[in-house]
Amino acid sequence: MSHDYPLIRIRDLVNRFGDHVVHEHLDLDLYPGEILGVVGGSGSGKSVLLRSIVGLRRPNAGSIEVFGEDLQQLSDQRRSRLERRFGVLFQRGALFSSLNLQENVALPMIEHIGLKRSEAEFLARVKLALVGLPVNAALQTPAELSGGMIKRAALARALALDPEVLFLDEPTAGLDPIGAADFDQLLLTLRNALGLSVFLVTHDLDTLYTTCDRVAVLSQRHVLAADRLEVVENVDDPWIRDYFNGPRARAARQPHRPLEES
Ligand SMILES: Nc1ncnc2c1ncn2[C@@H]1O[C@H](COP(=O)(O)OP(=O)(O)OP(=O)(O)O)[C@@H](O)[C@H]1O
Repeated sequence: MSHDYPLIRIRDLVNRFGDHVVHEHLDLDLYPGEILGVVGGSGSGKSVLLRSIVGLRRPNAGSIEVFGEDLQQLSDQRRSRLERRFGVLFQRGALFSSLNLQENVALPMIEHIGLKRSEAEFLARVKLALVGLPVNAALQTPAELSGGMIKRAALARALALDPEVLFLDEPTAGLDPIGAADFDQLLLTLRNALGLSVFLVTHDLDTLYTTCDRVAVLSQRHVLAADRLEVVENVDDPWIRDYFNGPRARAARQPHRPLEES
């Protein structure tokens, strides 16, 4: 995997808010077909990093190369074409509460590729089935659904434009352990079936051990380590030691190996 050219290549990234430097000398790659877990303490800049890559925040310095092109050098039009190859699932506020699920998922297809409403809603129902929602969920609104179903619907919307790279910001936050485990399995299935590459911000150790090919640790304003879990676990750093060798990590490590084939 690491022999391929990265789909996303970040070099010397700087993000700051006033005097508060969030990222400095940050380098990171996302390779085709991998699920990259991004972890770090609260406030270490995981969401700011995600937002910088998907074009919601302009970094203060450094380069973000996406599909071989430097985002900072592109015209707005060219950049938004590239960004259409991304699917993003945000932690909060992913769906419009006044629209039913098929309308929610159809919306990006109508807005971005100009599909007719009937075509878009047909494809939306296909996406909703893809993420494992029952047929009758298409006509329900988010308020009528469980947390796990809402996450799946939000994932269907992130998949609306057939993205090549999926960005997930804490997708299992707020789910019970069974719902979270189901979501992890869905993510693996979709990655394998659709050939997606996934940038996954998570605090969930079970998700990390079940789904991720590599893990990047954000600490001290940069990526401290980015490698396979068994390598990162053994990096000599206080945060990494606490995170990967605490009781929760030990519990998460046990039941999941071996991983599903990729
Ligand atoms: N729009 C903003 N204005 C000012 N400061 C911001 C802004 N967005 C983020 N920050 C700051 O940047 C830092 C990194 O925030 P970020 O949300 O990326 O952290 P995180 O690693 O995702 O944290 P968590 O795990 O708690 O979600 C925090 O100190 C935050 O307060």
